Amino acid sequence: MELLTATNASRLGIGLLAYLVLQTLYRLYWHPLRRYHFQLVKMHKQYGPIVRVSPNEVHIIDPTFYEEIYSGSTRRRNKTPQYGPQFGMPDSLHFFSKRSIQSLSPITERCVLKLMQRLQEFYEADQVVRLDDAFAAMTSDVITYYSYGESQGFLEDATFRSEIRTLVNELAATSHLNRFIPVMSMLLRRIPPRWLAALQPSRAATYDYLASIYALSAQSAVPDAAAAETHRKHMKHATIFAQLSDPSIPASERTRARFQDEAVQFLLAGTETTSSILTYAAYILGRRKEYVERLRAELRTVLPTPTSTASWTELEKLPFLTAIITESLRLAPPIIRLPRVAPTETLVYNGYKLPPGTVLGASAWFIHRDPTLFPDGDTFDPERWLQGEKSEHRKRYMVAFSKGSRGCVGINLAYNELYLALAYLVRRFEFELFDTTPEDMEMVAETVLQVTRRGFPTVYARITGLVGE
Ligand code: HEM
Repeated sequence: MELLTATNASRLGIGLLAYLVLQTLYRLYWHPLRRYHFQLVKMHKQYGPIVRVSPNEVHIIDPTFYEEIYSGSTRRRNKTPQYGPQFGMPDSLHFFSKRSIQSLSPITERCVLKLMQRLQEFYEADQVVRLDDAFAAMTSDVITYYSYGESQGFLEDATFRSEIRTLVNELAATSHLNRFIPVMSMLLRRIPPRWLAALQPSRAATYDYLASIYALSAQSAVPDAAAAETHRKHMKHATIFAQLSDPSIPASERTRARFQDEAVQFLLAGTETTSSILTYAAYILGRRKEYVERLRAELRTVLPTPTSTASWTELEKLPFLTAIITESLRLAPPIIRLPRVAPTETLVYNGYKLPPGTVLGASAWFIHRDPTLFPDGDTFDPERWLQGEKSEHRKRYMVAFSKGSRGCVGINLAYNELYLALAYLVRRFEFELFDTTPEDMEMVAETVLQVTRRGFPTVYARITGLVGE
């Protein structure tokens, strides 16, 4: 047999390289799974509740199987490396318990009141406001306060400056790449932001912001127990990072890399999610004046004047407000794809054996539209949540925050923000949508988050009046 010559070997090498580049480009830009969600819709229509989306991944839309995939701490479930750090929150982190968030609620309320003041300024100046930017500024100020002990002034900015939104967008946009090249996610997390800024000067401001967040988080990553204790005592209040640097957490989990990952995770998970639900709810209320009237009448029972304040506990008891929030979470769950792996367990669905290590998924978008639970599932209908036992049964299948050991740690904070912001907005202001149509709100693609034709769900509005008593 003829030996491989040096020339042939280099041709082969070049050919192989070209093949890999072309394959990567194809997968990134033309492969049908780029619009993964829409492909899933088609596949489930054709093949039923379980479909195989890649050699090692299945997607199951049967609501009764959801808790098998996203199960609690006794049955171990891992995230896949493409979707963020592998470790969960330390058990000792009580920061996000309901009681803790209730006691810290004045921080959220301060940011919500600042938002109201800004909306009043838009009203007085007769200016159109981009509500999604305003809500994202609020959630950004809340999460930076909870993380580091001070808000970073996003709400103060004339146009609600948006380093976090841009960063979230950048990171979410790499999610597609990460699916095909899992190591990419880890590499991107380790590249110093100043290198990224040098590579992409037009995005320097975003990477500078990332560097500043890394620096803030690193201040908390003090592996020495005594130093960590001193540091913790000097934090202004029990911030997330002060708790993560608690000496009771093993030093191996208090590394700089861990803190950087958490910093990004909290910014990603804690801002665009809550603000997109507020944006969606405001969009619905902008179109349905009858809902606004009914909600305002209910709000008057705990907010007697437009500038009254109420506690989260009081607001949570209001059925119609709760119905509007729950229905928004049902129809517009912000996070689309959340695979899990059962590392040691074989799961069985409808006779199909799913061996340990299989990547399993069940997107909230499908569960929330299951026709047996939510008839006419594409329609916004708050009445679904006002039907006693029937509604209680449906609530068990609400999975916008996912479930199990790796479900949302920030669920209480999210509800705290949703209740306060929506209640104060509706009690104080009349508003109308501006240049925002149903087509603008439709999902056209997905990264990890929903993407519309205008990028993030975008809602413009005019504050047309202050509500009388
Ligand atoms: C309406 C608002 C929110 C929704 C719908 C939501 C939804 C979710 C979902 C579905 C997950 C699981 C992601 C996965 O499986 O990969 C998750 C995880 C997470 N969320 Fe939220 N979230 C919201 C608000 C927040 C807030 C305000 C915070 C702030 C602290 C937060 C912090 C987190 C964190 C840190 C994780 C990762 C947990 C882990 O990996 O163990 N989320 N969220």
